[in-house]
Amino acid sequence: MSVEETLKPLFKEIETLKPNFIERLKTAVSIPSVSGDESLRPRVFEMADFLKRELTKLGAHDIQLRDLGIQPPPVNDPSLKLPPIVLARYGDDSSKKTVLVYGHYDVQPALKEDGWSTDPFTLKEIDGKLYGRGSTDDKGPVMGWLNAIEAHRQSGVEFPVNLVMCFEGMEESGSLGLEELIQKEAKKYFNGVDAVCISDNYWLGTKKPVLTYGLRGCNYYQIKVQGPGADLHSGVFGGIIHEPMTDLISVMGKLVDSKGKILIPGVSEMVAPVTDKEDEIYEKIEFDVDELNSAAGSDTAIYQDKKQILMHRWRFPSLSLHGIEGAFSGGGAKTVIPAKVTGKFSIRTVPDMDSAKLDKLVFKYIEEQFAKLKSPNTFKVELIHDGNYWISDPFNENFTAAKKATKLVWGVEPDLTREGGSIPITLTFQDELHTSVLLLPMGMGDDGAHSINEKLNTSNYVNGVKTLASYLHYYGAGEK
Ligand SMILES: C[C@H](N)C(=O)N[C@@H](Cc1c[nH]cn1)C(=O)O
Ligand SMILES: [Zn+2]
Ligand SMILES: [Zn+2]
Repeated sequence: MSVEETLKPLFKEIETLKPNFIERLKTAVSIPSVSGDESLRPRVFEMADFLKRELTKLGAHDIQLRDLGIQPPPVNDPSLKLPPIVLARYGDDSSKKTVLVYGHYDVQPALKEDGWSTDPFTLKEIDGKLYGRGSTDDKGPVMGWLNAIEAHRQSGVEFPVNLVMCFEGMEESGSLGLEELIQKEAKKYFNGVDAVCISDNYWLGTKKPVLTYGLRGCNYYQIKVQGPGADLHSGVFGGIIHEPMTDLISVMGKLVDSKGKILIPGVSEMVAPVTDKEDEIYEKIEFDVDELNSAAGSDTAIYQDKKQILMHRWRFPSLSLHGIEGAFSGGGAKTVIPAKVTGKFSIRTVPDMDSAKLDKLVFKYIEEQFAKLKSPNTFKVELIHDGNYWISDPFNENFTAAKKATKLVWGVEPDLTREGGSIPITLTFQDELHTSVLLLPMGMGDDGAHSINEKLNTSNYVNGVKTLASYLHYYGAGEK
């Protein structure tokens, strides 16, 4: 029987199971597994337990919650435990290929008062869109793999490969501990893996599905400035002491200009030169500035043409200022001088930037800028976490299977894209398991990952399950 014939009853079952799939995602979203908020760490553990329960019900075997010990500094609570890596298998047939799927069960922070229209941790379906933190990043896709298993069990369609699942709870916070686990398990739990598939990014726009063969890396830093022993009255102390916030803002203001140019000397010099051949890549892609503006919810793009936008998202670094811990940020007009402030920023890295060299350049530059202020306040700059960029060859069996799956479900050939975001562990899977890694996204470019009102279209969720399942069938049907 052809793969397409085999998939017919499976697709029918996926449609039937749609309410179950939404219910599964609803429960997942209801657990605020925010890895970056230390006070919510127990909820990240709760999410791992939920996955274990679901996997057990679905007949997965060798389910393990791997303890990663204590989170290394910088951290506020020195005894903070890292959430476990959830490992599981489905199927154990030596005549079949083995596919490892990776996803993350932690999410970005979300507060209703950030501007959400609905409660971020209550999945709400409105006009064919499933709103909730993690719906697209990355609980929807992680549930997608579980849903694919359920659909096979209910329809009686034979599962086409041995599935190895690896779900982590620290992706949004640098994937701490996962690299070591992969190195340790490459020849053990992950032995025999033929290909890796990650569903944790998004289509470029809203019309055309994509397969992704590159990611930027991310080095995340903090600058701490401390002065007075406590927050002070600005009427009593303003103008007569060195204010930590003034120092911090002065230094942060020298990192990047308003056109996105990184001002740290030596950074641009590490970037791989643009080649003539690259032009073809950008020309073929379907995307324009309107899609960028509508995804951003504003008309504030720096570049107006497709090539410049894509190059600056995919192959040039960027520096973003994220926030200041300890600063006054409420409503009203509090007249305070904050005593201790911590500025956060990150640099998205690209080929051929060297992460350790970048750290040195960043530290040196910031130290120089702070020294120029001649401030008696104490200051410290440190790396919170980093993750490598990744680029691969999209012309192999793994990508071919995903191309066929996408064509079958969506009726169109996917574009081949790179991603501006980061999935820190991707390169480690490729290098340690000596396999092809494929990024097969479920959500759209306007899903609002990391933003308010994050959503996943219901049709992307359901068709996403079909795409993931079809990919496994096409890949499994190839020669072993
Ligand atoms: C693309 C992926 N879904 C994602 O959102 N990754 C995060 C990873 C990260 C890196 N540092 C902090 N989080 C991202 O790109 O921001
Ligand atoms: Zn994310
Ligand atoms: Zn993600």
